[in-house]
Amino acid sequence: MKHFCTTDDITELADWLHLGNRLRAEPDLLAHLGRGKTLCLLFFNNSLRTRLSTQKAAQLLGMEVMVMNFGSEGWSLEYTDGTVMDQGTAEHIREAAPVVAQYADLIGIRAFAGLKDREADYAEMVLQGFVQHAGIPVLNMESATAHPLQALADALTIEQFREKDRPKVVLSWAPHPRALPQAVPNSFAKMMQALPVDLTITHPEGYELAPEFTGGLSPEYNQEKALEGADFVYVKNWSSYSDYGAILSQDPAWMMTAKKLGEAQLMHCLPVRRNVVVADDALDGGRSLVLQQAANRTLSAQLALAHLIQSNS
Ligand SMILES: NCCC[C@H](NC(=O)CCC(=O)O)C(=O)O
Ligand SMILES: NC(=O)OP(=O)(O)O
Repeated sequence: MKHFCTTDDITELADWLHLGNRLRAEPDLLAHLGRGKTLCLLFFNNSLRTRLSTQKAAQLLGMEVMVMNFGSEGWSLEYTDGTVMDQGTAEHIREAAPVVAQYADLIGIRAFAGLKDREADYAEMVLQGFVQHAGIPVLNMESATAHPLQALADALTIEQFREKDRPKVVLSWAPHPRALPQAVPNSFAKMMQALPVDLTITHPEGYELAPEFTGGLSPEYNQEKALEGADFVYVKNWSSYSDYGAILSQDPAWMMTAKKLGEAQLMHCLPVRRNVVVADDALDGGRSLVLQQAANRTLSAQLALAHLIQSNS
């Protein structure tokens, strides 16, 4: 069975990008593909874009959609085998996942990193729990370590707006008041290695991402140097991977501004904290692609759902 868990599940990127462009021009191109199928979306964390764009994508494919805010309304789930469940968890993944699968043909899961236990997060306990026990295809809507729907939308956005055959793309860390997961930068870094771009990653020391996602690319710790000649600047906060989940810096000098951006085009997955992560002048200055990225989320969800339907039929 095929699932959509990481960017590695994008089988032929060039074909997917090509189909994405066709879907942008003709959103109901695959209107009959999902007819008679039901998609159940389970959210263990908040969402705006993922929730609405995935529903919209499913509707464009002719599917029925059920959505549940599992974090606040579902039973708290147990994932470990053999546990005596006399504490906080009320239901085991061994029942919950196959129960959902009886009502749906595909399951979408959003479950962020807990940022306390690196091993559990990087083992993708929640997402893989559903993969293992649901018996139907699973769509990752941002898991502990990966956000492939976002990374695919980002690739579509770079393809759409690049002015050079081989643009320079800079992934630039920015400060944030809360500890955030590495899922978005992990998948973005991985995706950029599959595109004809030159990737530079810049962040303060201690924020190195897991090498399995960066392909061993060394970071440039000097942001100013990293930004020289950039065509696209992707701004994102994340917490430390090595000192797992820690906030090591809140230095406002790392915030992205219109001056630092120069001629480059600005990207961020959203939601973005204005004047902490990105300054108003960069977001409002006419070089921002953040709304186009969000628009491309419908395309990335259509592509992933179409792939799951076709490859599992
Ligand atoms: N899916 C897009 C990003 C989701 C999440 N951001 C957040 O939780 C930010 C919330 C805040 O700003 O409080 C992240 O970084 O992975
Ligand atoms: N970019 C993104 O995934 O947004 P949401 O968290 O609002 O779904």
